[in-house]
Amino acid sequence: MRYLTAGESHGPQLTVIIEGLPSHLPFAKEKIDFELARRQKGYGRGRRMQIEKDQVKIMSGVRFQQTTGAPVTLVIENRDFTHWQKVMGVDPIPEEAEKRRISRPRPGHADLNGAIKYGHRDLRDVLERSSARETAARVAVGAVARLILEECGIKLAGHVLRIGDVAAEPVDLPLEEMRRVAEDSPVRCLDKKGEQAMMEAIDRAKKEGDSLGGIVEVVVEGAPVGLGSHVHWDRKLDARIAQAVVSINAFKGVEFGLGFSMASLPGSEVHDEIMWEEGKGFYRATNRLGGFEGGMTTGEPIIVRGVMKPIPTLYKPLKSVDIDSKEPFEASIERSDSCAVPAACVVMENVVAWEIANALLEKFPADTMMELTEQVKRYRERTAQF
Ligand SMILES: Cc1cc2nc3c(=O)[nH]c(=O)nc-3n(C[C@H](O)[C@H](O)[C@H](O)COP(=O)(O)O)c2cc1C
Ligand SMILES: C=C(O[C@@H]1CC(C(=O)O)=C[C@@H](OP(=O)(O)O)[C@H]1O)C(=O)O
Repeated sequence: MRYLTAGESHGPQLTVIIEGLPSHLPFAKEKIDFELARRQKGYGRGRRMQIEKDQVKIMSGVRFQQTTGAPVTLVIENRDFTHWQKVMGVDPIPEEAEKRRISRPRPGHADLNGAIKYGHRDLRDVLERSSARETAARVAVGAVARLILEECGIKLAGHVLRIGDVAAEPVDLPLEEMRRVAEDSPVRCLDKKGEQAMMEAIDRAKKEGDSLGGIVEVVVEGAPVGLGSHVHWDRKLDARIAQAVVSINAFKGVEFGLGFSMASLPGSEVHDEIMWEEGKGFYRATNRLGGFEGGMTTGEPIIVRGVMKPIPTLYKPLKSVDIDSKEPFEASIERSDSCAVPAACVVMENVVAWEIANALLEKFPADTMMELTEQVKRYRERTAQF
C-alpha cells in the first residue's frame, strides 16, 4: 500500500489518496472521524483546535461502506480557510498577500531552511505545508490501517510518559484498559498524579510564554511473528516504524523496549529468553527488546516510544534575523500550541498502525479482505505448530 497527502494548513482542505487497500474492507467513517477527533483534543492546544472540526469526506474507492480495491480519496476540510481566503485562495489578492508576508523565521520551525531551499521570500510558502496540520491527514490514513488491523486481531494503544520535567509513574494495564484510561485523561497519561503535574507544567509553560515536549509510548498487541524482514535494510519493520515516528512534526527520537537504557545493561539483562509451550509454540519469557529481533516482529507486543521536542513557536520570543532587513528581531506571535504531546500521541498511534498494516499486506498480499484474513489465520495456526 502507499499514500500521498496534500494540502496547506490554512488552505481549503487536506487530501489523501490511499492505494493498494484490499476490497471488502468495512469502511467505518465514524471510526476515522473518531481518530480525528482524538487528535484534536489534549491539554495545551491553542485556539486553532476550537475552529476545526475534523471529519473525512470519502471521495472515491468506497461503495456501500466497503472498499472496492480502487484508490481511496479522503478529504478533510480546513474550517479556518474562511479567515485566510485572501492569502490562501487560488487567486490571491497581491496587496493582501504582501501585507501579510512573513519575513521573520522562527527558530526550530521549517521557515528558514525551507525558504532558502525553495527560494521563497514569503515564509508562509513554507510554514503552510510544514505545519502539523498535515498530521490530520496521516491520522485519517492510520485510522484506515486500523480497520485492517482490527479484522486481523491486531490492536494498539498509546499513552504519554513524560511532559517537560514531569514523568509518569509506570502503570501496568491490559491494552484495552490502557486505552480507556488514556482516553479519559486530558494529557493521555495513565498515572493520575502524573497527569495533574503535567497539566500544571503546561500551565506554567504557557504563563511564561514557553512550550513543552515529552515522550509518548505506543503498544501493539497481536502482530504475528515475522512481519518485516532481516534480508534487506529497508524491509526491517522496526526501522520503518522509526522513520514513521521521526517523520511526525517535532519528533526527534525513537526507541523500542528498553531503548536507550540498553546501552548501560549487560546482554543477559537485555535479551529475551526463548520458551516453547505445546499449542502456543515459541514465545519470549520477557519483552525487553520491545517486540523486534532482526527487523522482524517476535510475536510479543511491540513497544515503541517517541520523543517530541517543545513547540518552536513561542510567546516568549527567541532571537532571529529578518530575511529582508537582515536585522535581528524578537518574534511576537498570534497563536500557537503550548504543548501538543497528547495530540501527537494519537498521531504516533496512527502512523505506527499504518506501518504494521503495510507490513501485514507485504507478508500476505491480498486483493480482498477475505484473502488477507484467511492467510493470517492459517499462518497463525502454522506458527503455533512450528
Ligand atoms: C500535533 C502537533 C501540533 C503542533 N503544533 C505546533 C504549533 O502550534 N506551533 C508550532 O510552532 N509548532 C507546532 N508543532 C511542531 C511543528 O510542526 C514542527 O516543529 C515543525 O514542523 C518543524 O519540524 P521539526 O520540528 O520536525 O524539525 C506541532 C506538532 C504536532 C505533532
Ligand atoms: C492546525 C493544527 O496544528 C497547527 C500546527 C502548527 C505547526 O506549526 O505545526 C501551528 C498551529 O497552526 P495555527 O497557526 O493555524 O494555529 C497549530 O494549530 C492541527 O493540528 O490541526
